[in-house]
Amino acid sequence: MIYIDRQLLHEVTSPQAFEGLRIAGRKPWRISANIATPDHNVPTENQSAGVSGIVDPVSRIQVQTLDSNCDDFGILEFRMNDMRQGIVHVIGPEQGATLPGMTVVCGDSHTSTHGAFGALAHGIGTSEVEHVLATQCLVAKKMKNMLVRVTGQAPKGIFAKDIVLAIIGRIGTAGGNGHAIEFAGEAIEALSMEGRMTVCNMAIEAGARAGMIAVDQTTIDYFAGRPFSPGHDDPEEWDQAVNYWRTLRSDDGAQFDTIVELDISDLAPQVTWGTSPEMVVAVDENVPDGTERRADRVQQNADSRSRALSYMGLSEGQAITDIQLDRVFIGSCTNSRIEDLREAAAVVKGRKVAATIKQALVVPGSGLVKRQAEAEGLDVIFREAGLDWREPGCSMCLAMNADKLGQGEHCASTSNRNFEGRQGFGGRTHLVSPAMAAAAAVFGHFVDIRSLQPIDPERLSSGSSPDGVAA
Ligand SMILES: CC(C)[C@H](C(=O)O)[C@@H](O)C(=O)O
Ligand code: SF4
Repeated sequence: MIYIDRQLLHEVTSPQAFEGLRIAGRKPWRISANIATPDHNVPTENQSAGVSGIVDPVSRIQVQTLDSNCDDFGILEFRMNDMRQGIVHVIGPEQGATLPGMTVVCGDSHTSTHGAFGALAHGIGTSEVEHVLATQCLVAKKMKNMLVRVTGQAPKGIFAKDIVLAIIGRIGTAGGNGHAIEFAGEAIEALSMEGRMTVCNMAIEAGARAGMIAVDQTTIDYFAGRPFSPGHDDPEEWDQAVNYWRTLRSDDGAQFDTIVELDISDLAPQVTWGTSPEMVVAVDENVPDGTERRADRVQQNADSRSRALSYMGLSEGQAITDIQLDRVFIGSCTNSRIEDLREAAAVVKGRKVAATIKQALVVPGSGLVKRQAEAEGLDVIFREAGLDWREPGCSMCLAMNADKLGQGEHCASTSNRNFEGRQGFGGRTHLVSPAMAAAAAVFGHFVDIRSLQPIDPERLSSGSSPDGVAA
């Protein structure tokens, strides 16, 4: 039985939990341990119109229900036109509401994101959401331990997203079953907190229940001065917290049930070609034909491979760079933080979205990320390049709001799932890093960002259209 320090709530998995409390005549056991925000059903345009401005009636009711439940039970909620609103896994850490050493739950599988801070964080079902509301406790089964040690220095054009996609490509979507994964090694230590969140976010796509990264100075620095961080009125409280946080590391010589090693020194940008995150190759490779056997890649059976190829409308041996794209989505709890937006903006700056791209969405993960991006002028860079700068939410990560793929459309997406229909009925998702998605928007197909040339301001002012790829 574990005590839960923090529960995050969103509109999709909480209504029946609140209803259960009501029916049983219960109150939340520790109201202040809960923080709520709507994210899945919010539109990414006209948010200032508030919940009554949501056009789709199902989405409107869903968000209204969260609002009224939070009112009724006294739970802090960041509502649609609150600057602090955003994707639940972006706002928790951003507010300092997720802290090292905490047990964190949410009725959402990507709660593993919060493990990046040395927290034990995992998704739960709606009946467990109710249980945590009522008792603040949860029955937990001991997980197996997996160590994923990532060594080497990230080469140019390689980001946290490529690292985690490569890990999943190697161990498969069942590779982490029953485990909590600790990501460690010099390449993980070199990541910012944003990058570490991207990695832990996708631990669940490797089958693991939780992902974790040990606390270090990067973790501690992240929390200085955040609204829910300790020590606002008492510097001693901060010091005490930091002293405790520093203990949150695996013991030297700790035993793991499973150990995986990955050297990223030669890693190339990753792109998924199929309907599972493990169906991934490097951008300079081809759609696999099923004959190759590689130690660094899990093998799919012939049936799932051919089903995936037919759904994706791709053929064996086709070059990844030949895949023509219809839409681009930069956002989701995997890649919608400020660093992700900076990486995408750096690629599109001074370039234009290809005429064949119907839509290129950039959706910040929270109102505060949006404000920061605008303060840095990133919104202007995106708009000038022809991308669509939106308001925070899950957006096109999953088709629960107005942002969707059309049937048969290919999308370069920075999200975490490429399942059939995930981004809209018949939609075809390719998971990539923000920089790869941004480059795909400019060229209309995947390109190897390692060969992108910096934009030359001289060429821009002479009016020529910059392509930026080395011959
Ligand atoms: C809607 C929610 C329950 C779901 C999840 O648990 O992950 C969603 O966030 C997703 O990414 O598929
Ligand atoms: S952004 Fe996508 S993965 Fe993350 S919580 Fe929303 S729907 Fe789930």
